[in-house]
Amino acid sequence: MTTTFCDELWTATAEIRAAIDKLPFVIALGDGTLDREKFVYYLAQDAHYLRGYARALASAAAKADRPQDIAFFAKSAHDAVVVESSLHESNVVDVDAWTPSPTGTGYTSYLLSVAHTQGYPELTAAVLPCFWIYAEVGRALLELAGDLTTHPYGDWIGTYADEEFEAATEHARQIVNRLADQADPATRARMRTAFTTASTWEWMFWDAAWRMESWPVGAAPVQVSEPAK
Ligand SMILES: Cc1ncc(C[n+]2csc(CCO)c2C)c(N)n1
Repeated sequence: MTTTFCDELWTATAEIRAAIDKLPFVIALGDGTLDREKFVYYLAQDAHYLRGYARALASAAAKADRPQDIAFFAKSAHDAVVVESSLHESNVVDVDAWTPSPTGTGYTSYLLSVAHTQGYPELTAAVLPCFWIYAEVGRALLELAGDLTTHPYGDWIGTYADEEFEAATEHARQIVNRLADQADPATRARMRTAFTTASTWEWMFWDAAWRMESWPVGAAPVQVSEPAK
């Protein structure tokens, strides 16, 4: 079997992915011992993140070189916003009452900087860990969780261990593999950097939720997900 570019990316991020599996937030989410307060913080931060992520996906749709990729990224942008607003409507958390965290702001700012300053191949590599790492974490959590109907965070775990979600992840990988095959070595190197950097932000995002990270007193929060009026 030939090794694909995505196989190479997966191997290159083995260490950071193993570290994600060992994070206290991820373990406590899986075994159901996570404090509600930390979960609510995470949901609110994730809703803000999803707005920025949806903008990055919409930018990938704008840069795409094939109609089917335009549709894939535009649909993914749509789905990210639908998940965001379902969190809103479920009333579990008042998203707008929360300030986007330093780490959430950093992650979305990074994705939007790739969108703004790099090409379509690099941007697809930057948005891929969000799909792929969540599909993997979702699978691991499902094993840890047991019966989802009685698990305190069963609904959330069910969302990401979903088959449709797995199919979207496979689609995103195929796009990245095709673009890497067509790319020159310098572009492939930037794709690798984008993928490993975004994977590291995924680690940082869970870690920030465990710490309920906030801005230093007096610092002005930066709201990247809300453009200037
Ligand atoms: C920090 C963070 N990273 C990844 C996801 C997962 N995720 C969000 S949108 C989407 C697919 C497109 O709709 C996926 C897989 C998340 N929720 N939060």
